[in-house]
Amino acid sequence: MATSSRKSAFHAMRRLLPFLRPYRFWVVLKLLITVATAANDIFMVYVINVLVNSSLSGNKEELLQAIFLMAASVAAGFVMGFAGVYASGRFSAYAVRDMKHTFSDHIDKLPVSYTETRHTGDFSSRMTTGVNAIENFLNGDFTSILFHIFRISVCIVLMLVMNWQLTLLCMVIIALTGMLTGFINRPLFEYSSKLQQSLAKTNADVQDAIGGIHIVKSYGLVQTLYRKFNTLLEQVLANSLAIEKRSAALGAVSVFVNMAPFLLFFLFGGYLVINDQLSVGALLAFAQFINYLVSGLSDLPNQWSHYKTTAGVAEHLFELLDEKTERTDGGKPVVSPSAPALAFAHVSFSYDGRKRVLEDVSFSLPQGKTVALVGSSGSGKSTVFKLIAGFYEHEEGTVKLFGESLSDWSLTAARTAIALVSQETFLYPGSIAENIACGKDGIGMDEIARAAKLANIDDFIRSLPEGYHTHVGERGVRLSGGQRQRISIARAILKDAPILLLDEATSALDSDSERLVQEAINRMMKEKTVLVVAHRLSTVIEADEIIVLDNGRIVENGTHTELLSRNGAYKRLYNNQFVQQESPMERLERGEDIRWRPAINH
Ligand SMILES: Nc1ncnc2c1ncn2[C@@H]1O[C@H](COP(=O)(O)OP(=O)(O)OP(=O)(O)O)[C@@H](O)[C@H]1O
Repeated sequence: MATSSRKSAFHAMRRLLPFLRPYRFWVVLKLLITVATAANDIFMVYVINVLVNSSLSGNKEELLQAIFLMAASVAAGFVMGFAGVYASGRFSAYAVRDMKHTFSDHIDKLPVSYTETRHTGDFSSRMTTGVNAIENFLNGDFTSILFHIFRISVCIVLMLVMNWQLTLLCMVIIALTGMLTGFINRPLFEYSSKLQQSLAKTNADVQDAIGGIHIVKSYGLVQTLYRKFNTLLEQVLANSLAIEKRSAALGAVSVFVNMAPFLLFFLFGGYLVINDQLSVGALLAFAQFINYLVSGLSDLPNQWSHYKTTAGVAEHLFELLDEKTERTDGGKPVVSPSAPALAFAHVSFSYDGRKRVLEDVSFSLPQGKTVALVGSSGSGKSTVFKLIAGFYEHEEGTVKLFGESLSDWSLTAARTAIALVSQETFLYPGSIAENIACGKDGIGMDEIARAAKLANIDDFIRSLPEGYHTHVGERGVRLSGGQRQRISIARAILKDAPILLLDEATSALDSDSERLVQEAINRMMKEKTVLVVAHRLSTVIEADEIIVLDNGRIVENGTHTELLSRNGAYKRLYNNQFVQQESPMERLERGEDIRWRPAINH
């Protein structure tokens, strides 16, 4: 078990190497400096030894030499300190930058099937906490472990050479005091991990409460949450107090633990000096070696645990790089002008490989026509869109774009042929103009404004103080649902893809906003081939064909009038869903008599 965890920690760390390779000069420099710094520390001890002995014996020449060597050692330590920090700072910053590039590039290429099933927090925590932990490790503990191991080893060898009995005595004392500290420390770890857990819980609760502040306020949940929060705070307080009590005890004990080796050492060492078995300089050098040993041995477990934690974090992070990316094969086939823009033939699909959410679906969408997909919630309408956009691969049957199988298209080419307008409007941090251009190169402001005009949003944008350069997003302008929708419609208009995949909004907008959005959609639909998930009666009535999905199967298809006359699934949907959503104005426009008549009992 232990071997396998060591192996996996080693394996995870090995995966950092490719990121360090381009900066190997700085890595090697840092390693050399680390060893040289440890050697310099030991050299300094030697110099102190000479300094003390020469002062006591009155050897001026040796004393001056020792002072000169000490100054040289201090100067070397100064230069190495600077160069070491600079070197590790440099390679860790560059390696982390490259790592972030690699990860974000890989995340971009991951299939939607992967990202849809993961919490967004998972990606961000891997990219922030994970990468930061690696950066800290590279910047610090990476070489500290080497430093201590090297310095401790040399110290022990020199101590054994100087006086092996005194060395053994020191080792036994250090081992005993180490065990004592560990014994006192252990419960402290437990309390501090409990404290971390309760703190994490309070943070999560606060985040949840703030995230859902509208619901919290409107349902009067404040008092309930307040009580829960208070209980958590009491737990945090209890754990903090327990830690403080232990820390106070540990502080007192640590004075003894730190002094004990020296007391016993000087007792025995002094005896050796009196009996001329050890020089005073050697005694002081010994004391300094013990100091190095104690500080190294107390630091190493921490650094080792940082190493293991970082290895765990790195493992978790690198798992992302092992995930298969979207396919990159296929090209841009030469399309036939007469072929249907889109055709499904006997397509079946399941998300989990067991339950089919589409079953033997076949339909065709001729160029320039509009097909409406209707069906109850969960019937598979959005899944059809996801297959067309190549977010998921269908299991059976064929999907063709302009007569060519989707698998012969590269995903980029297929997605260029499609403009997707979904209910979820995604605006990224940037200006309104950037959001409309949506990464399209070489787009002039006049084209952006033309698309915005068609989308009924130009006037609103111009009324903003910074117009098209207004920033949207976290710290940008707040936009209403309708305004966001119209910006995403402008984006689709500018994209000018031959096929429009439109998921009509179900959420109600106020009537003005609704009219503006609807006008924009109608303009966009003109002269395009449209597959629309329809929620509005006017859309289904005007569609060239309506496809009714039920539990992933096509149960009916035809025009509005044909389907109504069949008295089947569409008729039921029509009565339950579409008619209810219509406003009185729309019903009047359709010529329906909506005057209220008193009920007459015959
Ligand atoms: N990522 C997913 N993983 C697993 N199952 C999914 C996933 N997305 C959708 N489903 C399931 O597939 C079925 C069809 O879902 P889909 O979203 O296509 O329905 P829909 O007709 O668009 O529904 P709505 O009108 O509510 O948007 C549902 O049973 C749904 O639970």
